[in-house]
Amino acid sequence: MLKLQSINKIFNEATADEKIALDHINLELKAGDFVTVIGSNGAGKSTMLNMISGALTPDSGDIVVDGKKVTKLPEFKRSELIGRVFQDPMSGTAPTMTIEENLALAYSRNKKRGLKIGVDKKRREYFKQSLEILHLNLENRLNAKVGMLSGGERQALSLLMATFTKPSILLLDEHTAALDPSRAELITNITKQLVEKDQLTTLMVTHNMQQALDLGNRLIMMDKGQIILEVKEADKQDLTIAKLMDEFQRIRGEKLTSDRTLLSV
Ligand SMILES: Nc1ncnc2c1ncn2[C@@H]1O[C@H](COP(=O)(O)OP(=O)(O)OP(=O)(O)O)[C@@H](O)[C@H]1O
Repeated sequence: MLKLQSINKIFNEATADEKIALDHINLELKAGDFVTVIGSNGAGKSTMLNMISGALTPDSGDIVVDGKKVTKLPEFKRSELIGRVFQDPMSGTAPTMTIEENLALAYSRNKKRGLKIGVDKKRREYFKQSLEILHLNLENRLNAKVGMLSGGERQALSLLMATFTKPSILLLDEHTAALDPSRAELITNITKQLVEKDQLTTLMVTHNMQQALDLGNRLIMMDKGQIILEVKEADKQDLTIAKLMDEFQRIRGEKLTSDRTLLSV
């Protein structure tokens, strides 16, 4: 479903600011895998997601989605295959458009050109049913401008829009980090539900270790551009935060120093 083959990325190569962001990253997700990604600040997590979405191109290595090499495919062409939700609840939706218009846009994302984007009765019913899953009463506010919604509501809508067309890969980039704890929990639950409903192949970056343990069937830990730990499905259930911290110390010979990671425990 997704393969990263020896992905390298160096920023500002051969300058004083040179930074190895990704150092020979290999990762494979099978259909339906939900992998949570943790790691200290600057470990390369966002860079890895940017490679998969096509926002960045690797210096070397290949990215394969559904058996197709997409390494050189521009971001807009990959959007048919990839859904993404960012940390900022304002970034996934268009504030001056209504809920229905936003959903119509998301719905038409992987449709061939020439098909009409307008909303007929059947499609409106589909939008309403999809919104009901969120339990936020948005199904009765189809004509509300998205700019009027709360951060949590907008993030729920972003999530729904990103999963609407059942993407081959769903990328979640700290998508609950900017929300207060109760809203973050709501979005976490909606994430679980939407991913399970369509068995979406998902990669989720989080600084919250508990969330990384609670969600998904596999976990990876990154540090300094490398994947330093991979926890398989069979071992994930027995994993604890203490074990993860010990593993980091064992592998790196030092304590995990990321304040944000520790604060999120
Ligand atoms: N466009 C860029 N130009 C130069 N350096 C960059 C750029 N993007 C990222 N980096 C550097 O690459 C490294 C990896 O960054 P990345 O954002 O992927 O880390 P991260 O694991 O997502 O960190 P965080 O958890 O703090 O968001 C960092 O040292 C960062 O400063």
